[in-house]
Amino acid sequence: MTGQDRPRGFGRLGHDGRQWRNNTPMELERTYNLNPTRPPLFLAPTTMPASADEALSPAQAIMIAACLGLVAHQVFRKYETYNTAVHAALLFGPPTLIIAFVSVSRWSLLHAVLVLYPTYLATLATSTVIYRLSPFHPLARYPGPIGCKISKLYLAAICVPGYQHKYIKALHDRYGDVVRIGPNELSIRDASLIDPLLGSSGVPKGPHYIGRMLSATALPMVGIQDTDAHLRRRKNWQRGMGAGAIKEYEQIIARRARQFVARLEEQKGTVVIGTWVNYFMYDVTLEIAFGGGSELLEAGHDKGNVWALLNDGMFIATLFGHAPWLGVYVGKIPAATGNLSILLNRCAECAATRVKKGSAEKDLFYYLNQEDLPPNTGQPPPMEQLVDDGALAIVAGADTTSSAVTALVYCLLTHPGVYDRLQDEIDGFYPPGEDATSTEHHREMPYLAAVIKEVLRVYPPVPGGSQRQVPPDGPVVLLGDLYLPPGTIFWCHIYSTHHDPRNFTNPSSFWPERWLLASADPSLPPSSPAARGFDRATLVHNEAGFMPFSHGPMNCVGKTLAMQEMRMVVCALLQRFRICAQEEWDRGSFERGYRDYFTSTRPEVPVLLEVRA
Ligand code: HEM
Repeated sequence: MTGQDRPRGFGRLGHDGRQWRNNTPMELERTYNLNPTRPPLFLAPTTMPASADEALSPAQAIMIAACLGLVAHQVFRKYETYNTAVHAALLFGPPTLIIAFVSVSRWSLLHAVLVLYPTYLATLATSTVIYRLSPFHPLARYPGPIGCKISKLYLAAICVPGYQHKYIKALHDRYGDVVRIGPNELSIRDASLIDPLLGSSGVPKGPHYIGRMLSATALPMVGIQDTDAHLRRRKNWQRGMGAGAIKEYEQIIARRARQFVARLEEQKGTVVIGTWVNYFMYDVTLEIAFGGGSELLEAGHDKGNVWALLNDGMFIATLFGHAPWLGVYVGKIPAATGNLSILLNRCAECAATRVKKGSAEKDLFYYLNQEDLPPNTGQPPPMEQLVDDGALAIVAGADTTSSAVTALVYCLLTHPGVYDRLQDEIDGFYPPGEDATSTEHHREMPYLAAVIKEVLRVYPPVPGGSQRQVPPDGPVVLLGDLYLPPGTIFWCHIYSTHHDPRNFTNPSSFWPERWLLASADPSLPPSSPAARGFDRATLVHNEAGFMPFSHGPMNCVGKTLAMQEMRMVVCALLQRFRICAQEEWDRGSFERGYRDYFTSTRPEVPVLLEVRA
């Protein structure tokens, strides 16, 4: 009998895949699951629709599964998507199709599943790893640890204890200015590349916010990858963070700074200063952004666990920032994202409440909601956009500035000479009885400016900076030796650049005088011991390598507000108190506790506050 005239399904390939023989009734019954009492699925061979002619040998089936694995790798490589349905189709579709439509001789369904899925997935994974390590990968020219080249999950695991900033700096010290920190990702530590990469003709934002926000669609401004759309959205922010708007917010900051000082005055014994700075910054930020909604200073504790949520949320967000696709998956299961989901929902609630309430005063929302524009000026922003940007205001505004002020207090306590000099400057402009929250003298206070800059340099509140991605469908970026093929993701790493001796003399030392020396400030005589043996000629001071707020048209839009808040609260604090370190305080705990979860953590700084006469 030939294959053509044999009744369908009445013969099977033999052991060697060539010999035909007739089936016995028992075999037929088993093959077609004719006995209705028998559990159907796992005992039935995979021959449902197929004839004997169409049956594959196990070797053929395995070969096809492997080939499809290779094809899937090419598809994944070419088409980046965060659509879970597409991922599922690519990951499980091909072996399912083989099993559903092609019979495999002598295999039960279970057998086929157990062999073909692993074959397909293992080929896909192996091919991906080999390619990523191969000289054919577009980023093969850049050095980096093998684990980083294989998967971004490697760096995600490294960031768990919070020392990602030090790890990346160590990679730069070892490998050079451009290091491969992910299969498709680079870290760059070269001050001369900051402007070309982040400046006005720079590269669009990267995808890490997709993981942080647990969504590829509901993104705040900071995560919008299309540069035109980003800059359009930023216009509302720019009005809300412009000089006129900040003048309005000044009253809020001043009132809250006075409340901050008054509440500290009521405290007895040891005060964990960072915790109170957190309360201050959160209250200020909510009032500026939404016209109010938080009274942590008044409560004197983390009412509603907002800071616990923020800290946990930033930790989880950092992990997903390294693997945005994972964030999108896990984001579909709120229980799995814990405090990050709760945090995002809380922020959304604040924004929604504010929208319902309408504007009583000109807060940031007034601008974000375009209430400052004449009626009928374009479409009002959709509610989701307001909610996403409201969440951004809270996370971006409170966390960063609070980190910076806490680090500043730590630096003053560990550098008494700096503390004294800053105190003198503040006392000169704000003696007792003067309003220390007035911004009138800020321009005349170079030492205050130098101290704040130096804190932001040594302990940047966003140590990694912001991610960028060369558009996958755009041209290669070529800058001297730097070659960035389409789709390349990169960071201009803030911490490494700030701590690079080619940019700053003694980069790890906290030394505000460097800013005065560099600006030829007459208040610092060249022979001053503060100059630590450096004169202007030998000082290394490259301000192009200073970028705590990032750089270019997509940098921190809240920079001016943040500087204003810091100057006001520092003057108010130092005018009223002499801050002393608590005796048992382990000073090294700050260095150990300064961790990088995208924003830096605020290690505890326990102090005693003496009210000044
Ligand atoms: C010391 C305090 C602060 C530091 C160090 C800081 C740092 C940064 C950095 C590094 C970025 C990323 C920029 C980029 O993608 O290139 C950023 C973005 C941003 N920051 Fe800040 N920030 C601070 C305070 C604030 C404050 C007070 C606000 C006010 C709400 C704010 C609002 C924003 C916003 C809205 C963005 C997104 C900008 C955009 O994508 O166009 N930041 N910030």
